[in-house]
Parts: sequence; C-alpha cells; structure tokens
Amino acid sequence: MPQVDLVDRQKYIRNFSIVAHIDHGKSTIADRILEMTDTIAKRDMENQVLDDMDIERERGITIKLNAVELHYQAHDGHTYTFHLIDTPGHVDFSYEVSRSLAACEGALLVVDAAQGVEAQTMANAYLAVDNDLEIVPVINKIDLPSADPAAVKTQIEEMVGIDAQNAVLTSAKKGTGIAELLERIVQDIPAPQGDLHKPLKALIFDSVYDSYRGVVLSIRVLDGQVKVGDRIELMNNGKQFEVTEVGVMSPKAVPRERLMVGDVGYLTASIKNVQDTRVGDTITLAAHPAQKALPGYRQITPMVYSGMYPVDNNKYGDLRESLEKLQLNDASLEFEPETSQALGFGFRVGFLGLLHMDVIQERLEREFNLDLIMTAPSVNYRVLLNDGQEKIIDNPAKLPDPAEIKEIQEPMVQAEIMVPKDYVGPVMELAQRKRGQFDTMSYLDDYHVKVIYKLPLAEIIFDFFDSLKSSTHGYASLDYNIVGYEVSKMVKMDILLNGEPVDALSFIVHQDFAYDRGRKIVRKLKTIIPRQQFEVAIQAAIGNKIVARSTVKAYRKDVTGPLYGGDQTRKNKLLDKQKRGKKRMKDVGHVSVPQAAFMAVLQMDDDDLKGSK
Ligand SMILES: Nc1nc2c(ncn2[C@@H]2O[C@H](COP(=O)(O)OP(=O)(O)OP(=O)(O)O)[C@@H](O)[C@H]2O)c(=O)[nH]1
Repeated sequence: MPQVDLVDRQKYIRNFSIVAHIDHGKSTIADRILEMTDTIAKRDMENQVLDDMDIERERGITIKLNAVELHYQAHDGHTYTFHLIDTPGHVDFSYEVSRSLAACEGALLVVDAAQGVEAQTMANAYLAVDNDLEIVPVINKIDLPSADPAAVKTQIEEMVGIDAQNAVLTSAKKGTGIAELLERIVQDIPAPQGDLHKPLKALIFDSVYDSYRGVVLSIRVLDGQVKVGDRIELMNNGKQFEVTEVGVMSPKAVPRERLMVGDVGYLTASIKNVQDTRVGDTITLAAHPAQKALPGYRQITPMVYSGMYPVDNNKYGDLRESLEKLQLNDASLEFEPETSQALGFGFRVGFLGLLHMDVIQERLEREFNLDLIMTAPSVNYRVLLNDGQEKIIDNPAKLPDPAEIKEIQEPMVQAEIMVPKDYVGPVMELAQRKRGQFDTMSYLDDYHVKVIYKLPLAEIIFDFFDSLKSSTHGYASLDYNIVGYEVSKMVKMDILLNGEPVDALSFIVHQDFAYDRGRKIVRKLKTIIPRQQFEVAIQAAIGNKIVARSTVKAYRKDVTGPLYGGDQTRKNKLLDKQKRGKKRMKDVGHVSVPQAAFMAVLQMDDDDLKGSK
C-alpha cells in the first residue's frame, strides 16, 4: 500500500468508550450505535450484545471488556472506522477500566436526564480525564417525563468540570439523537496518534481464554504494526510467542492480515495461560523491540481471601476443575487447597474484592452446578514469631498461638478519594472511623478535592466503598493501592458452638473493636442458626477468655410432624424444599450451620453501618 493511504487511514479511525453510572443506558446506547451502523442487524440483536455473560446480564454489570469495530459513513463523505470499547463499571475492576480507557482517544460520558450525575459518573469521568481523553457528554433518557436536560447540563459542568452546553441529547430507547451522536464522535474525538514506522507498541487491555485458540488478547496498537507470524515479546515479563492470528471483532471475530497503528483488535499466539498476559502489559516485536513499555502497568494481586468448600464433600474434585476452568479466563483468580476441621476439604481463594468474590461464587454455583459454603473474607496478615520466623496468614484459623507471636502486621492502602468540596467533612469522619490516618488534601479545581488517607485494607475491603457512597450521596470516587504492612494490635476471635471452636468461623479483628464485635456476632449467630433437637450454646472467645455468649433453644416439639399428613404432591414439595434448604447447611459437630453464619462477620458490618447513621 502507498504510504499516503496509510496516513489517511489513521485519520479516519476513532477509538472510544462509553462510560456511565449503572443503569444510565450505556448498553442501550451501544446497541443503537451498532444498529445504526449496520454492524448488527436488528433482528439478530439479542438485547445488549456487548454483555455476553448471563450473570452480567442479570446483575446488569459488565465484567469482561469487549471492543467492536464498526464503520460509519459521515456527512463529510468519508467512511470512518470506529472501535467501541466496553468498560467494566465497578471499583473492584477499576484497573481494568483504566486500561481500557487507555486504549481510546475519547469517551462518551452518558448521564441519565432524570437522575443526573451520580457516583460512577464522577469516578469514570475522573478516569477519563486521567487518561487524557476527549469527553463527549451525552444526556440520555430525554423521553422520560422527569427528564431535565438543562439542569443536568449545569450539573455536569459544576460536578465534572467540562463544558456541557453542547451535550448530545438522546433517547436510546427511542433511537433519538443517535445520528447526531455518531457525527459528534467523528468531529470531537481526535484520530489516533502514533507512528507506523516505529517499533511495535501495543497495549493489552483484556484477555479471554478460548479452548481452541488459547488466550485471545484485546490490544490497541500505539505504534508500528503486528501481523501473523511475527514473534512478539511481552515487555513486563519478557515472554515471547509467535502470532497465529490477528483480527477485529465486528462483532464476531474477523481475521485480518495485520493490525496497524491506531487499530484496536484481537491477537492470538498459542498462549496457554492467561497469567502470562496480564492486562496493562505492552506487546512489542522480539526482533525490533520498543525502548520502553507503556506506563502504568500494575501487577494485579488478590486483596481478599475466602475459604470455599463444597457442601457435598464428594464434589471436591469438581470444585477444583471448575476453579481451574474459571482461572483460564481470569488472571486475578488464585486458589490453593486447604482443609477445615468444620468444613472438610476445600480451597482458599483470592479475589480482587467482594464483588469479584460474589461473581465467582455465583458462576461456580450456576455454570458448574456446585453448592458451596464460603467463609468470611479476610485480608493477608504478616505475622512475626518470637523465634524470628515470618508467616503470611490468609486464613484466620491458621493464626499461631498468641504466646508465639511477636507482632502482627496488616496490609495498608493509600486511598485517594475525590469528592466535591461540600462532602469533605463526612469523608473524613468515615475515614477516621475506619482507622484511617490523614495524609493530604488538595484542590483539583474550584469544586473538587482530593483527600488522601492511609487506611487498613481490611477496613476498605468490606463496606468502605458503600459507606463512602452513602455519606456523599454518591459523589465520591475511590482508588487505592497497597503501600505495605504496618504493625497493628490484631487478635483472633474464635466462635465456639457447644464448647467446640469452629475454625471456619474464626476472624481477625482489631483489639479495640474486639469486645463489641464479639457481642454483635454472637447476637447475629443466634438469629441465623436454626433451632435443633438440642440446645446450642454460642460463644465468642479471645484465647481462653469468653467475651460473649448466647443460646439457641431446642425445639419444643416436632413442628414439622403434622405437615407430613397431607397429600403426596404437597409432601414431595415440602421434601424438595427441605432438600434445597439443606444443601447450603453444613453439619459442624452435631450442629447444622447455614451458609449465612459463615458470612455473619460481614452482615454485622452492615448493622454497624445502620447503627451509625
Ligand atoms: N426511558 C428510557 N429508558 C432507557 C433509555 N436508555 C436506556 N433505558 C433503560 O434503562 C435501563 C438501563 O439501561 P442499560 O443500557 O442496561 O444501562 P447500562 O448503563 O448499560 O447499565 P449497566 O450495564 O447496569 O451499567 C434499561 O432498562 C433500559 O431499557 C432511554 O433513552 N429512555
């Protein structure tokens, strides 16, 4: 191809994401764009093609990233190539959002015309600004009777700090404004920069495991080009592979001969292991490597660990296989075998956060048909023993005897909270309550403040984000990084049922909160553990010292008895229901303990929250 064509080619590319608060209409707008550009025929369009996992669709969250290529004939007579890059929307995945935005030049910031700017609108806008993106404000759902586009424009200007007078007004539901939106993408979002003649530099912003092709990488080419047969190198781990296929998603995979500067597409190279190809890494050519990797690469490591046990002990092998399968697609999922006296054989599994944990649990139960008991999530503690040994403890039950412990260190994070200045008070109050140490506060502009706190990871993981949202009416955004370990006065709380400690119910807590937590958890467990044939004593203990106690009384009589008298169908229904209920119970000693009991520590925090409001 003559060189001038290649330069021209770059001029007609637009790479962008759609970012929005949950439910403001991101997926619906994406669907309309695909329809209007004939990327996908209306009749083929299953609702919201971009979210292709069942769970995503049901929960309305987008977990895996996707990039679709589409072609748009603009009013200037040229045909433009658009790459629409989908982003996940939750703080657990904020690093992935940031990487996918780094693959774009622009972002459509979608705001609901009735709801206005909300928490994730702000968080995503900050990420877009951080990545130097051109932001095109879109006010959606203008068909709603309660829509107030003029007010939302002002709000966007004040809260987000961008010009919104020219915001595109859309009703994705009715298709209004989408034609204008396509033109604005051409006009407002810059064409990709970069140099075809420089050594290859491509950003990996997603990876998915495919049983035929191995790992499929989503990449954005920032310089140079890559084609089938090239030997590539991943710059952060030095691993090399030979490219077997490149192409674009439109929306199904369409192989191409090469991907060039400005392109967004996929690449396969017989890579067997997603762990080798972390999101954020840079691909270059082994023969002509780029000098420097793209900035901002972050190794993702799990933040929370939880025990996962099959309710039926015979399903241990199935659980291992299922976890292995999920891991093929999820480089951040880690697990290793563990045993519990109470629960038998299972795995200690590491997650990015609680949402990640929920999603994995749900996929195991639904896609792999497993019934699981999960123990309350914990962070990693570093324990120094008197004999000089150091241990990393990711399971509270494994904490050594206090007499052997010299000190316990807990992981700390630097939390950056961005918030409109009116909400600084509540944010500081919350951070103090969560054992935060104030670091700095600075003004980003006339309206926004960045507050930096050092906080224990254990406090952040559980409900910090939710509390932050509720104490700032959703306007704060949060990003955090682990910054090391600090000595802390942590103690292990044991829970005893009828005098027997249940290892899977132990948790680690700061000494200052221990008594209070002990009392609360006992009260909570009393409501969760069902009545049995005999009395069940529940105790919370630190070492040998009982700090709280309560009792679940025995049945007075066999209340289920009379229910078995009815006709057969009714009886069967009842038996079925019992069976299903039982699935999530585990016999610990002689006591039947439901799944909820193992999560009581978390639910207790909810109560804490309510109590503190
Ligand atoms: N009235 C009206 N409803 C809309 C419009 N656009 C989207 N919706 C509805 O709003 C709800 C959320 O839309 P989605 O497109 O799923 O929103 P989303 O931002 O992708 O949501 P998440 O995937 O959960 O982040 C759906 O019920 C849509 O049908 C619109 O223009 N007008």
